[in-house]
Amino acid sequence: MSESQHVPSAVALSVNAVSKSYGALKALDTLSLTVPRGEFVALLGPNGAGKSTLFQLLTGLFVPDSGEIEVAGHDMRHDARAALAKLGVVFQQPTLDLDLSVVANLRFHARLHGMGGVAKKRIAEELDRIGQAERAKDPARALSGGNRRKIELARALLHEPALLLMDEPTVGLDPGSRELLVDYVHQLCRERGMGVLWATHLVDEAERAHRVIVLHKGQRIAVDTPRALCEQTDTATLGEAFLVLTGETPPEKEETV
Ligand SMILES: Nc1ncnc2c1ncn2[C@@H]1O[C@H](COP(=O)(O)OP(=O)(O)OP(=O)(O)O)[C@@H](O)[C@H]1O
Repeated sequence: MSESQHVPSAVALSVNAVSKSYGALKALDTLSLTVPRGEFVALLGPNGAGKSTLFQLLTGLFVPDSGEIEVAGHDMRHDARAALAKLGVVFQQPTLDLDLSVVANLRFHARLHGMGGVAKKRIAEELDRIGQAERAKDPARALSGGNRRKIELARALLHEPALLLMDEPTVGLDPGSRELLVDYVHQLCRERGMGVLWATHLVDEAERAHRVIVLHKGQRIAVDTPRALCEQTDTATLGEAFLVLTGETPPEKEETV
């Protein structure tokens, strides 16, 4: 049985007043955010906003200087094993072993998660779902960039996480593959009731998010639906809203003042 004995939490991720500094630089400053199950939340921030730092804390690579992180109700500091078991991650940098076959990459992950006998079935299901079943025995190296990303996503989903973290996952993909990946993750979110936190600096990837969190210089400067962010900033597009919120007023607005 793969079901957890923990009572499922309706909140996939809770970040409460988390701070992290590198020397004098405060990369994250008392950041709080929530990702409910079934919601696609975009974490939108320019380079240097603190997205990667947050993901390092969420994946347990580092611990925050202060504040708490819970994944599906499990505290990352005191119950990291249970928290990490509920987490699926696709990193910005490719992490497949290119010399191994697709299925061997997935088996390795299944073993890390102690999946046992259910692994074979879950691997087959996820590969089938993304139309890559016939590529199972191919070396990962033989796949296109877009298909490698799909395999990384299938791998992240094997252990049926409550929270899916996507860290700038479209880096290096062509526009078509980018759009397909965003669509697929929206579909997963709906169908599996997973919470998704999608970090990006690309506004178009955040346009269909249930909520957008704007991160700037380590602080959450806005959180709302894309439409509400436009209303608040009196702008027509999320791109313009983002520029206004981060203090870079679009040229056409400046001219009309
Ligand atoms: N190991 C480190 N040592 C010192 N400063 C760091 C370190 N890692 C990140 N920083 C700084 O912390 C701030 C936040 O960086 P971070 O990489 O988290 O932002 P980001 O939003 O992910 O940006 P990018 O998309 O460029 O990676 C930046 O000013 C960065 O220079």
